Amino acid sequence: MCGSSPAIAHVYRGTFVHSTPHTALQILEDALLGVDTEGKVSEELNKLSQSCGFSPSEVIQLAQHEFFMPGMVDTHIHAPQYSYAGTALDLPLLQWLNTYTFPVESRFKDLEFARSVYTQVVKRTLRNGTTTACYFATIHTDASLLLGKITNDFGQRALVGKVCMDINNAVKHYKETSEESQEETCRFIAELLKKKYPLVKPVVTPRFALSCSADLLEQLGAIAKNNNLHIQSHISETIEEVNVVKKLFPDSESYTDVYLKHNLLTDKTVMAHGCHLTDEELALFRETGASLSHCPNSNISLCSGMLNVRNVLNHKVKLGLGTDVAGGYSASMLDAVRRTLDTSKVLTIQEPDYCTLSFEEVFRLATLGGSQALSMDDHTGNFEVGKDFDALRVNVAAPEGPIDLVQVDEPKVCDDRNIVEVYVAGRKVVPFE
Ligand SMILES: O=c1[nH]c(=O)c2nc[nH]c2[nH]1
Ligand SMILES: [Zn+2]
Repeated sequence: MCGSSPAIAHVYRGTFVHSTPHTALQILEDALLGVDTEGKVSEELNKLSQSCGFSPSEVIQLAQHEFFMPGMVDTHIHAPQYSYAGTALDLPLLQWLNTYTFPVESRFKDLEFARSVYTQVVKRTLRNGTTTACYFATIHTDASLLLGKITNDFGQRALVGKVCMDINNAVKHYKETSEESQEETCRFIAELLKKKYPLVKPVVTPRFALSCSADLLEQLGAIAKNNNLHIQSHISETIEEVNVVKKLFPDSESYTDVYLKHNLLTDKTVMAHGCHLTDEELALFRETGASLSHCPNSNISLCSGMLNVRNVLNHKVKLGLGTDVAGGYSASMLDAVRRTLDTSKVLTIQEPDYCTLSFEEVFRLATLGGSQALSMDDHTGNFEVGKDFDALRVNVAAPEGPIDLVQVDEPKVCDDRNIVEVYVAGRKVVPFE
């Protein structure tokens, strides 16, 4: 022990890249970073080496082409849909749900099928550098609890949601009654919390306004409020969906107002997509502290729309990135980074005065932005002292990597193969033990 703070477990020396609220990309070269026995970023090592007498031999030195960056935060991913990721992208959202998604999700009643898919998706996302994931599961409580167990076992930080839906006119066996949905949500929350997994928490999950009766939405809003829980859902992904919501909820002023009226817009709410939100609706997000998950792969793959991220940021609405597997065909957050940049550039092609997002800004959205969107930025998102050490060790020259370094020190776009180690709360979770 050094003073009253926990003892240092590891010290790393090398390049650290992260974001702060004021600087989109900060590069710290030849820096020292300590991780304490509780997995948190410790005080600056300069001070520690003097007062605690660290010997250089205990320092883990990064190689020349390596750096650490914060773990990425996938703010929206459907774990069961990983089973068909990369297929079935030929229909618009509402038909896609009825034709592919609901029949597949209904199979997760089978716990062995669930175990196999959920193990794959957790391992794959961890390998891809997702240290925090906000998961939709299915309507099945026991399989959703199993997803919580698997994320805990592999050491991924996660919000896990048992999906709620009491309306499904296309696949009639894949829905609950309103009472079942409420009771099973309460059972899911109670049982998951009872496990006391340190990094895995429940999230109240109405699928979207078209799958839930007003009564169910209201009850879920109350459950989230009474238990101070996160909430996740979908909003304004396609124009067709927005129009159907308008018809079904004639008393609401907007799609956002539907959720607001049912107490589902809070500072612990994350809504996926939001491609067609109006400025008035964004103002409601800002007022309530609710956030958006930008899912560009899915938005393009299902031809849903293009979110104007610059406008969202100008409205000071919190925003993170999501893979939205399997509307999005890739479970990689680096893919979400690329698609975010691509979408921003398409908007620029359409409107040359558009203020294109920079790579640095998108890096921040994938890390700190995601933590902010999930209201976890008090303990994750960057390398500030006192935060949990959620980190990726990146080797730009990894032998199996997709690029060649022609010039030394040349900054290059990498991919998942360059992520050689992954840490969550100080624990090395990739490579797998
Ligand atoms: O991309 C999406 N994927 C889904 O599973 C879903 N459900 C409602 N709305 C949705 N959008
Ligand atoms: Zn989704």
